[in-house]
Amino acid sequence: MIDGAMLIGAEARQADKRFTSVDPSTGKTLTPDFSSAGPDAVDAAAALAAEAFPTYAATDPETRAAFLEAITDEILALGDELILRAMQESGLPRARLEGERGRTVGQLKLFANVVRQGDWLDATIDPAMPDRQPLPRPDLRRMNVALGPVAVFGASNFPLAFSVAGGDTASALAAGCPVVVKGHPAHPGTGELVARAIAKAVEKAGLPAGVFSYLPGETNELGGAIVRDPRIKAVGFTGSRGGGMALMKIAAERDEPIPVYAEMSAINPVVIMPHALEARGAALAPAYVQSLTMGAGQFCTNPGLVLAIAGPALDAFVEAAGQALTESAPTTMLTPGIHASFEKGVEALASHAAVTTVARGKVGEGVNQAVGALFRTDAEAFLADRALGHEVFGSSSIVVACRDFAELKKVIASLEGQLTATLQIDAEDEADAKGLIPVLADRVGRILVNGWPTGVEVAPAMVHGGPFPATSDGRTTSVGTGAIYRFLRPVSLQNLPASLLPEAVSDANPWGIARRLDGKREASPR
Ligand SMILES: NC(=O)C1=CN([C@@H]2O[C@H](COP(=O)(O)OP(=O)(O)OC[C@H]3O[C@@H](n4cnc5c(N)ncnc54)[C@H](OP(=O)(O)O)[C@@H]3O)[C@@H](O)[C@H]2O)C=CC1
Ligand SMILES: O=C(O)CCC(=O)C(=O)O
Repeated sequence: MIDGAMLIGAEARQADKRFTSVDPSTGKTLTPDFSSAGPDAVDAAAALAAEAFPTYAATDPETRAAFLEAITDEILALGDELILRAMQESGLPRARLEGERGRTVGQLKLFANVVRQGDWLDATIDPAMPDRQPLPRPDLRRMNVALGPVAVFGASNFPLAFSVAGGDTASALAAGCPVVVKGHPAHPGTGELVARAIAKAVEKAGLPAGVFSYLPGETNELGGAIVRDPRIKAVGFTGSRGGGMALMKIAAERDEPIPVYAEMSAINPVVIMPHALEARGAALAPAYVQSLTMGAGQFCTNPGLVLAIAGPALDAFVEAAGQALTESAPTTMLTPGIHASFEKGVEALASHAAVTTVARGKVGEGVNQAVGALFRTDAEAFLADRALGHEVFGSSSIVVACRDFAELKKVIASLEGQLTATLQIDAEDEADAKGLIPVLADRVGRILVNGWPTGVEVAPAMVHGGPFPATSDGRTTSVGTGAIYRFLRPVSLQNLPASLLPEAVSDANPWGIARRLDGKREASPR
């Protein structure tokens, strides 16, 4: 049921102030209208989260894992109502949203297994050495503990997998942190359905209601108030650079500053190495255009920049890519605002004196349609104007022709931090590519070879992060099991008697987790 409520723990409340959502494919307002959460709601949700924190953080792995799995059951029980509402609110097609629901549920299940397995606790025991000379060593035991209530900002471009029950929520809950979600105003009905599913799972698991709250709204004030609240101890965010930076500033200016894990903008360079370009440049073009235009290009992993050495092979690639893009269909974008900023970004490139428009996609009839755009410039112009390297969120990409390999390296070194870098290589390119790996690793969170950057695998070895401004903190990831560490901190326990030791580091090891004993990894009891 969608009735426009916010959820303060288990309680569904209506706010007087309301907002509506729009079907981006028609521009028409959808029903019902939604609560726009105000300061009272923020206060109540944060108070409940703080109250729930000690109990929730102390849950044993099995209880917490079963809770994460219960959320998946409740999301799946929403059935087609969830998919239909998400289609209406986002303009995304059914297959994409069904896939996203699968990813959402898969992520929660993956974190349930992570919680059970226990490596995230990083339990480490350095037994006492009473006879050590010249000084005895104390008994030291270290483990990770949850940070406290976490604010999660749902992303517009993944209404399921990066939103109310998305990766940030799953990893924070797995870490033992209650979550207060700031719902994205682009998909409030979808958000409410998922929020109600999580609240049901909280109740069924017998957990304190404050483990999860959902605050929908369409004002910067709401997001700011959540981050300012002293009971919130960390923030997960996916969205614009402006939004992420604003929240980082608020978090840094609190009496108690807190970490903000913001995933913001990227243009994801693709380097086509000379032999690959020569041998199969034209053949690469359709796959590149597919990655560029998929989902109207509304991925932070979108390939927005192609680098290669100028010459006939690059010309052939650009021509083939232009041809493929010309045939690409217009696609509905997520919101009128995102569409407007896409058009503005494309217009700025199209009117730039040093940039050539190679091709545009097919023009559509409806509203908020993304028409793909492919541009070309040279390295000198790209290096001279940093604006050419700014993200245009949507299916827009620029090919930069470099004089030689040295200039190509210079362009890479000039780039801001990125989520990904892609290398297209043939065997003969490997020697040169090897020299590029450290240069790229300095700039990006993930390097991939002979693939395309869109489509992030949710796996233990995944890094969906990267140096600023790709993210606010390049030491971590927002996708994959590593995401849990954003919401943990280590605590060392010195000379505690057995009766005071938490299970994770007690001699009996009742949770059966793998630990490090006296500097050595213990065999996993599982
Ligand atoms: N890196 C990525 O993956 C993504 C990047 N984007 C980029 O963001 C642009 C806009 O998309 P959108 O999804 O609306 O992203 P925004 O960053 O504008 O908004 C995301 C969330 O952050 C909140 N927010 C934004 N600015 C502030 C602020 N100053 N203070 C407090 N809260 C804030 C919004 O709340 P409210 O609206 O209520 O103020 C919303 O809930 C796109 O055109 C694209 O450039 C978008 C999606 C993903
Ligand atoms: O490509 C993906 O699967 C994820 C991309 C992403 O994180 C984003 O667009 O926000």
